[in-house]
Amino acid sequence: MSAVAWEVNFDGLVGPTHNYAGLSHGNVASDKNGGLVASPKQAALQGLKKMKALSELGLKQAVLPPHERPHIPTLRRLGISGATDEAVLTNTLSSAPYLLQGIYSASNMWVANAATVSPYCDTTDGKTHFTPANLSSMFHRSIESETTSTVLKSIFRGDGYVHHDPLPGGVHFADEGAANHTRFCPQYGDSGVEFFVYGIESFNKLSKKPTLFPARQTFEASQTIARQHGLNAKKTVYAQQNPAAIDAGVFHNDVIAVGNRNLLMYHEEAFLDTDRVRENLNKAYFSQSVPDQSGIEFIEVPCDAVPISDAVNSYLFNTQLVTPPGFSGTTIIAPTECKNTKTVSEYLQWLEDDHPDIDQVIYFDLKQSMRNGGGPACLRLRVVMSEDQIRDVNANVFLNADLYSSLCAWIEKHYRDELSPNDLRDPSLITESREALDELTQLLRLGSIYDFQK
Ligand SMILES: NCCC[C@H](NC(=O)CCC(=O)O)C(=O)O
Repeated sequence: MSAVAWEVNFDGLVGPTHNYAGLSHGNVASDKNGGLVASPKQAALQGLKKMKALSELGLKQAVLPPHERPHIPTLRRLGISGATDEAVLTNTLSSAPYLLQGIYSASNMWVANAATVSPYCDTTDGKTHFTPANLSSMFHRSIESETTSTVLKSIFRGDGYVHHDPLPGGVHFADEGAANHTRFCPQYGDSGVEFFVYGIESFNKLSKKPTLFPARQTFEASQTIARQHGLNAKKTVYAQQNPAAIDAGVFHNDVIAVGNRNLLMYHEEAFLDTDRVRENLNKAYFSQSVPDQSGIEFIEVPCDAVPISDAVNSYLFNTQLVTPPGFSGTTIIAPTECKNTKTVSEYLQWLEDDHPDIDQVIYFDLKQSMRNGGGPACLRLRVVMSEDQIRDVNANVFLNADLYSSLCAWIEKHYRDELSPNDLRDPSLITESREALDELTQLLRLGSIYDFQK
């Protein structure tokens, strides 16, 4: 029997340098919106509002801090020197201006890419395992893993947790974290099936691959994580993304499929071999010795109802599926873009009205994040935790009314209303952003997690 456990949503707080730089080739929104003027303040407040609403639904909601940006240590590591950090930035502008946007990116807000987490109920040693994603496919994201590691270690302390290093091995082990990982279980504290979706097998020359855009997750990375987390092979399932979907803008599996407990909602074109995926998942699910006979519920969204382009533009599958206390079924947390896309809003209406598993759909304005290809699910990292584990967290990261108002005041005080690509040339952003983050580490009781604090 499982003890009571919660699925805690840790959401990334949007950092003070949120901007649109068009950095992610193959991410349709990022490609399209590069160069727009962003509002870091709106972005952070929009994210926080979603967190507040979820915590008011009775769910456990926590927050992860943004990373230090601009990241001057990366520039120094790349051989750019200067007597002061401002001078390093000026020297970058003259010698390697192409680095600027990457070291300013607030992309660490999308914590679904921060790490893969296997909770204690799935692992042979009974501990919760974390592997921070190496994010090696994109320069601006590859610089996240070190800070992610530090942050996770500062929050999840003690014997119950194992923190692995980000995977070595470069592109062959390219890993984008929980965005390509889902777990299925009757109750959160039960042993679950862990489902890994990859874009390519990098050691197999015959592996099918997309032709236009990069496949960001490799099978070899997923398999290594399963191995080092000590997962039961019978309850571990792998599936390859449909390469055509990647070419249609599905750069992570969480753009085309989403799961919660024993439910998987996915698009007809998500996987290379859908029948096998369903069969393997059910086989793994039934290999559990838990008294739940209902199996995995599949909601397959057909192309006829929602063309893949509408799914990609609206982020229908980047919704969060949650089960608030007091509800038996699933609540869908969707971005407003879903409401504004006819096929998708009709489909969601049908789910809400007629599907026995879906209780309600709640919409949120997350436009600032969505314009860079990050929906509700991209903004959260799910960690199943026992009540004892939750109680033992020392950091002040669980959202309640007090923390919400402190964070709102902190954002109002430190964040700019607007940030344009050209503003990144302004070295005063270094100090501005460090002052904000320094105050945040005190507010969240995280200790010194940033390079500038060491
Ligand atoms: N899970 C959602 C991730 C979105 C993220 N976008 C970005 O990095 C865009 C940044 C920019 O273009 O400014 C990505 O593609 O990895």
